[in-house]
Amino acid sequence: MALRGTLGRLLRTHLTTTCQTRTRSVAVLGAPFSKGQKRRGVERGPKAIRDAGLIERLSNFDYPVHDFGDLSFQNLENDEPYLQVPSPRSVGRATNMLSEAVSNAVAAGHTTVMLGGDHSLAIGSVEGHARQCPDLCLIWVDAHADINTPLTSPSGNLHGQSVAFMLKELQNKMPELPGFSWVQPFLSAKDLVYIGLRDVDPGEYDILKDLGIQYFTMRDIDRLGIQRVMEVTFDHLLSRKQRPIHLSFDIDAMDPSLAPATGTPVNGGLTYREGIWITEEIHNTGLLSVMDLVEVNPVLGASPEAVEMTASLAVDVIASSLGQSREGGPIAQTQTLKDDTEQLRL
Ligand SMILES: NC(=[NH2+])NCCC[C@H](N)C(=O)O
Ligand SMILES: [Mn+2]
Ligand SMILES: [Mn+2]
Repeated sequence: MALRGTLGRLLRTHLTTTCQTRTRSVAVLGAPFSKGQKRRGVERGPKAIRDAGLIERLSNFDYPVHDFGDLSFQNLENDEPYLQVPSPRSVGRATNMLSEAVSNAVAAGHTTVMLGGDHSLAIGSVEGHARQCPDLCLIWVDAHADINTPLTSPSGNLHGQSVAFMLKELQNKMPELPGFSWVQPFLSAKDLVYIGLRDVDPGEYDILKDLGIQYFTMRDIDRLGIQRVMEVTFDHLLSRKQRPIHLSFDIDAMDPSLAPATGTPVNGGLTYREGIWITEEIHNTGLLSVMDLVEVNPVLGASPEAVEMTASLAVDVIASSLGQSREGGPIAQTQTLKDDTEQLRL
């Protein structure tokens, strides 16, 4: 039902102002956290991405960049596994903190960039975003679907389960995990699109099919081409109405030859140009509101060059999401030069 009266008007004004998505300023938020999986080192991702020149790169853009530094996550003693899931209380606490921080950054009007850390953090960043912008849609770029429940997960790792915490349709398949009482499912399966999948567990495959989730595997990208994949993605998510986009970008979506320093690499990933095409097209919608860049693990690079390559790819992906263009011209003005109809490119 349409909202009427003063409350409805107030709410609509609130949503269109805080969730207006054209970039006016950028907030960068580091989340040095690794307990959603078992390999240490991914908590150093934010530093590696900053060391690769993120803030300098963004300072070329013509809007202000606020670096809010890194959140600090305390160590929890006695965080026993629950249903084979390691560190549930630590992940629950960290994602809750991150949710607050992202929610505040979005409310302050910033286009927000979250630097991980492992992908369990997306539970917090997407939830915090959705608190301000309940009609957001989610584009998940990843080799993995991260939609296991604690009962289907082969590893127990929460970074492979993030999406299951978000989806309303999975509510009755989710056992109550210690540390997660703060989060209620908030996203519908139709508001999510995956790009880049190539390592999907059997239980995940069943969920994707049962819920009719729109997804593009690497095989689909080979068949359709990345340009068509993005057209169908926006058609699926935005054809009814314009709404804020949350981009959750796992660096392992990229081919391991380009992004070797990550915990769960899978061969046959996105090329550099496919990765950049995805982010340019998302920028061109004018609707990007929050993005995550996760799973850069500087400890896992075979050499300093491998780490540097992975981190500077992360910088390129972020810069391109925020308007860095291959076409020349003033950076970050592309979207103001386009009229609304052209922006959606449907
Ligand atoms: N965010 C990631 N890198 N996730 C990898 C998940 C791997 C596997 N599907 C699991 O559940 O454990
Ligand atoms: Mn992944
Ligand atoms: Mn992931």
